[in-house]
Amino acid sequence: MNNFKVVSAKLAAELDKELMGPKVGYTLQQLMELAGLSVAQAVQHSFPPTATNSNKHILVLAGPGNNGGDGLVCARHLKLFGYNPVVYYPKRNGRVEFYSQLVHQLEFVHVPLLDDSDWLTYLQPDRTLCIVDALFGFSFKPPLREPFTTIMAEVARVQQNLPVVSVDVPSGWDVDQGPPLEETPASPVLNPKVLVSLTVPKPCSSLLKPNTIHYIGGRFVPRDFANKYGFEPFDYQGGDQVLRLQ
Ligand SMILES: NC(=O)C1=CN([C@@H]2O[C@H](COP(=O)(O)OP(=O)(O)OC[C@H]3O[C@@H](n4cnc5c(N)ncnc54)[C@H](O)[C@@H]3O)[C@@H](O)[C@H]2O)[C@H](O)CC1
Ligand SMILES: [K+]
Repeated sequence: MNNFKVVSAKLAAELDKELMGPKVGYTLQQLMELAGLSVAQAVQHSFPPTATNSNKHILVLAGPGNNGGDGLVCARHLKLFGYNPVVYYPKRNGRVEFYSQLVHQLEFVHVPLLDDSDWLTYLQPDRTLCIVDALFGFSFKPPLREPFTTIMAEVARVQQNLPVVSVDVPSGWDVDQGPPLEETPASPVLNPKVLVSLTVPKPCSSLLKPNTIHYIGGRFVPRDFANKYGFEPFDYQGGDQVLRLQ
């Protein structure tokens, strides 16, 4: 049993809304930048940048919403940390300008954006160090739709040999209830090696497999705000953007 508090999907969405409301005034870009930086740090802690690790690729899978945005930011930081990330971002958000800016920034730091067939060639442990699962976070609603059913099935197929690092919520899991009850071709089940919860763990994190590494990141709330949402601040050390919980 975990000894930290969790926050339901509904409360997590409310918390996010308040952080970006008129009283607090964070912008989504600010939160996403810190979230993506946290995930990059969690990857760095989990897969230290040895010569072998840094030569391999990190496959970042970015979904259509803000979880995907966290992935785009994470990829940029990983590159600046000396890793070799590649990004597959199949359903780009064309409505919000800063998503195009995040893509431009990836081009600026020379992170390749993969096409629909290219990305499959990275699903090999001798080529790729880990997969960053930034497909869906706390707004995922089943049933899964294409192209994500196929993408998740491919990831589920290789996950025993190629570790998955999930951002905020393992994609495809119900934020409150956990993984789909039954694994079918329409609902592949991801079992990440590493989960990076953002701001506060969601209830599904209590259903992680016992050997999963669990980090908290997204270090942006003070004690009184945390308490208002029913949790205690985490004991981050110094300037660290992540804290290992399990
Ligand atoms: N305060 C924080 O902790 C922060 C968290 N951030 C990250 O934002 C996500 C939540 O982002 P949101 O845009 O609300 O939703 P998602 O990315 O989870 O997904 C929405 C996206 O997905 C599509 N979709 C939903 N269900 C399906 C489905 N069954 N099949 C296919 N597509 C689906 C939907 O249409 C949308 O396009 C949170 O988890 C954090 O990772 C922020 O970075 C800010 C700070
Ligand atoms: K995810």
